[in-house]
Amino acid sequence: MTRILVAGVDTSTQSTKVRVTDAATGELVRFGQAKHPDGTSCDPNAWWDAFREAAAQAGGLDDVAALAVGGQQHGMVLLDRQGRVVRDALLWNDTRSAPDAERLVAELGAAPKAADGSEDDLSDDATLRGRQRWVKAVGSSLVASLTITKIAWVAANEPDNAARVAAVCLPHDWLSWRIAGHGPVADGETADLAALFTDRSDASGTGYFDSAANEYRMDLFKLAFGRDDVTLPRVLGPTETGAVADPAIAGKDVPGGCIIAPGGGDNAMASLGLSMGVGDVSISLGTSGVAAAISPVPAYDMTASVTGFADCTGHWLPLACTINGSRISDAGRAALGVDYDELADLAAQSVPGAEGVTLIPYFDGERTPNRPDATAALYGMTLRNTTKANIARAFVEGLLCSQRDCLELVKGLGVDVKRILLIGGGAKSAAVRAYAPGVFGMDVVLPATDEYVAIGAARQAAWVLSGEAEPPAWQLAIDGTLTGEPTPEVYEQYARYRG
Ligand SMILES: Nc1ncnc2c1ncn2[C@@H]1O[C@H](COP(=O)(O)OP(=O)(O)O)[C@@H](O)[C@H]1O
Ligand SMILES: O=C(CO)[C@@H](O)[C@H](O)COP(=O)(O)O
Repeated sequence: MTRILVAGVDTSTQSTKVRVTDAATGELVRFGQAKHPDGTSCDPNAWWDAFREAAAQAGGLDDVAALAVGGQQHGMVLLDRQGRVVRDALLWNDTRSAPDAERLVAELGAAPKAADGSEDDLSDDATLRGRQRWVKAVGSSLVASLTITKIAWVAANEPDNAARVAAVCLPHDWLSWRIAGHGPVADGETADLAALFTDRSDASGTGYFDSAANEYRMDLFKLAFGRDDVTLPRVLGPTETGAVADPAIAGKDVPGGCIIAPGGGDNAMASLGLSMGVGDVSISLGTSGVAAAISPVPAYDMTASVTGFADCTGHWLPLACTINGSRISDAGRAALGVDYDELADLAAQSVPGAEGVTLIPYFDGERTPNRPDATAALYGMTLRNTTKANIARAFVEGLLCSQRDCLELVKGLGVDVKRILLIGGGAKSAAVRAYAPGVFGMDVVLPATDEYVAIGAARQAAWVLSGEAEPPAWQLAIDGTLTGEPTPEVYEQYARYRG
């Protein structure tokens, strides 16, 4: 029997990955990866070039029957009527719109609580009340990461660009649209913006989509952008087909061509790739650090710290996310002039708590906690304890403790954590593996090193292709379970300095 191939595409912050996969088993068949430019804003055309390069490295997509794109969430892609990008996309880790987030929070908080009792669960404090009203409206309070704050920033700071905007979409929507053969057209012509599509998981990270009602909140979009006469992508259900790929890009050798599935936000795609269920929490150490759990019901965190995103199966994916993820280790390596293994060797020469040296790792500002203007700091250094070993250990512990913060926030929603699954590029680090169970205070399951966003995208593609009610049952390969004595003193020391 000829095997059917599907492809999972992950257009993440640092690179695009293409995983050609056996639709029946999920087995890796071919793989390609190409880097993106560094920075917190990016010309989307760089993602297109990276996709083409990664697909070529993966041996091309001519024999692929379905594909889906998972992507970094929240990135604001603005298109004009000709389908040209209006300005560089502002990415999820760009914090320039922090004041716009606060302004939008204040706008919803200004009105007192409703007199009819329907808002008795809201705070008397206007700022917290504003955050809570956003949570009730779209599942999440606003921080600079969310798309709605970025369109507000453009409206306030770049009126000429804002006036040209005919459509707003996200990285995965835009790449899917390009793969379907759409793109910029000549002056005088109009691009097919109505062909843009997205899914619930990525739409739920915009700040203008209500994933419980499955509808855009155009009133909130207008509040931020000043107008609502723009095209937003159609929001597809988990198994709807978005388009058929341009045969020049994928599916040339497949009867009927290559189907493009809805795709989704990278965290939702990873949860599908890991076949997560209720009780599982993924901790992903990519550019971002993310603790995410599956919820069968919408999650509304009235403390406004956990974002209540949707997943890509029809459920929800409450998650807490840091702007500073695995790059904390990269910064440590650069400062100490060592590679990954040497960083781990140095850290192993230290002890839990690094003899008092603590890194609060908010290098690029932070969103969990919401400190967009923060920078990183090393605390507790004395002439005695300032050694390379302690600094290496403090970098690894700072990364893990920031993720423990996320884990605690997710637990605070009532999630009963039965299993932690550690993924992302940072999960390859021997030091992270060594100290994660101690800092998290429980065993950590280590799925086999692989690209789980791309696997989730491939699984969704196989699901749509199959026409079945459930996604294909692919076996999750596990490398092992990390164990270690809990080291609560490490997190306590971190929490003291974090404040
Ligand atoms: N061999 C390795 N050991 C430890 N960390 C690694 C290794 N390779 C990559 N990383 C980490 O993985 C990160 C990228 O992770 P990835 O999940 O690919 O990010 P993203 O999805 O955001 O593009 C890098 O910033 C780096 O810290
Ligand atoms: O902003 C979020 C989630 O809310 C991030 O998780 C982005 O989706 C980027 O993901 P990576 O590139 O780090 O995987």
